[in-house]
Amino acid sequence: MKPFTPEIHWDETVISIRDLYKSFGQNHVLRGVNLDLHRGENIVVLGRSGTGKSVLIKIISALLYPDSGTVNVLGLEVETLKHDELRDLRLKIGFCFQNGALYDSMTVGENLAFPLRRNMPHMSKRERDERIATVLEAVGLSQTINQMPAELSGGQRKRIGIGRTLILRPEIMLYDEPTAGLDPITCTDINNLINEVQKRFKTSSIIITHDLACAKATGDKIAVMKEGRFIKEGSFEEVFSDNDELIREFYDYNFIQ
Ligand SMILES: Nc1ncnc2c1ncn2[C@@H]1O[C@H](COP(=O)(O)OP(=O)(O)OP(=O)(O)O)[C@@H](O)[C@H]1O
Repeated sequence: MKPFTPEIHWDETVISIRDLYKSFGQNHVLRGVNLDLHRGENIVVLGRSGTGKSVLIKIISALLYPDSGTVNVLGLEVETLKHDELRDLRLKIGFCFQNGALYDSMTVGENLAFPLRRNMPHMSKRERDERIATVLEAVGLSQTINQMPAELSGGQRKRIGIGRTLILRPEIMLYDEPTAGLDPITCTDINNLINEVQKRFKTSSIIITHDLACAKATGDKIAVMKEGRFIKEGSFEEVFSDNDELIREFYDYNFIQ
């Protein structure tokens, strides 16, 4: 259960998806997806491997285009945006990759400075250093600033990866399997961090996972994806309280208290 009640603005939608379809040849991946993410909300997209979760978040960030349907992000129809408009929108969307996507040849501090240098070239060194310090403190790893990624544990790399995404102060966070490959205690730390980020940076997030413990700890709403569409949505308790066989099957696939 989440340790705090987030401030969700139910009257404000930051992502709105309608009737989304996407196929690759004969592989019909998304088959009528509808979703609303409200400001301040964490939605967990839960589904087994290959159900189309990653394709969905790639479409949201315009890394892929849908065959039909609409995606509105922060009031903009993504498909209609010109190159510059898309670049500006992408700065407001933080994409947390599964592997943290750190540059191995740079220190932690340099990894965090990189997106600032590239996207905010006029920012002063002092301001950059302050941002890096704030983010490192937020992810609980201030002491690692001069370390190389190879010297960090898997959990620390995930934290720095989240920090690197946060450094541009995105309004929306997209987490792709944030707990994949971590032991249960480190998973709990990452879940807590996702909630901390939501609270402190007032982000709205989509968290894609097949980890039920992660879903339970971080999701204000859970949306279960199966065969390219959402088959069930609601709070964790609402989604998992009935005896729907598909859901039970999924529930039994994880171990959770
Ligand atoms: N660029 C692409 N070209 C062709 N097929 C693709 C492409 N991207 C994804 N797919 C296919 O779309 C389907 C869904 O993939 P996706 O990565 O979204 O699954 P997922 O639910 O995120 O799974 P996992 O939990 O394993 O990451 C798969 O069958 C995959 O092979």
